[in-house]
Amino acid sequence: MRKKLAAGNWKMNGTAAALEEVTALAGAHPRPVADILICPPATLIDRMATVAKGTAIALGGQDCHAAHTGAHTGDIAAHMLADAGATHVILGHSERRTDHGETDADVRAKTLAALDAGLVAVVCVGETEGQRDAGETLNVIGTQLAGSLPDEGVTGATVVVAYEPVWAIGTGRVPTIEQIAEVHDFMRAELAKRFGDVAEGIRLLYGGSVKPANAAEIFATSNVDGALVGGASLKAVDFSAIISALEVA
Ligand SMILES: O=C[C@H](O)COP(=O)(O)O
Repeated sequence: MRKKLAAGNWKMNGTAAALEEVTALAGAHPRPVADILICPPATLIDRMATVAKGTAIALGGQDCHAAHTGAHTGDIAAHMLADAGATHVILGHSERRTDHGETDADVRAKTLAALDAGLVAVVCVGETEGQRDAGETLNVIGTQLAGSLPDEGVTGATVVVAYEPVWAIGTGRVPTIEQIAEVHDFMRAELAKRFGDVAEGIRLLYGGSVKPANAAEIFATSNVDGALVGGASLKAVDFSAIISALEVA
């Protein structure tokens, strides 16, 4: 039985004042049934770790470099995220793939670095609107999955996969339940082909305009084990409602 996961990706939002949202969220979910993860900007991880200490909230980075150390100005190594208090890291988000030209090979190298540092890798895949319109969705997802995940070290405890259709991110547009189910069932089958029984333990998250109002329906969908939430994770009241929907799904 896979434990549900509500993951919040704060993206490039939040300064010290936002730490009060974590306090409020922890207060609302003292003994959550689902796992709760917040991935703030790197500048907040250390301070958020202090606030989240003793609560059920885990913390993650939003990216890491594939190397352990070196001349990589502006980058952060996976073990540095762990040192700051992170237990997870989001990798291959479409905003990284688009804004920074990250390839599947880059994501795979970063995933290996994350696993090496003891972090859970939340690996993102998703098609653009053009790719969906062209009927390429499953091909794109299959290629991204194959290229972004390493051969070694992938288990239900080390890797989470997030399906985020690019056209649904921050747009208020959400795929139909049938479309979400089709991709999640496909991902489960692809993972099973490659990793065998281990695939059954790998959590698959949906991401893209998840809100309190649509969360319950999405969480009732086949092979959806939780969500990667952007905008609606910034305010405790919204994220809390999504977590509650997940816990009754
Ligand atoms: O990582 C989160 C996703 O990009 C979803 O963002 P959103 O919930 O603001 O659409």
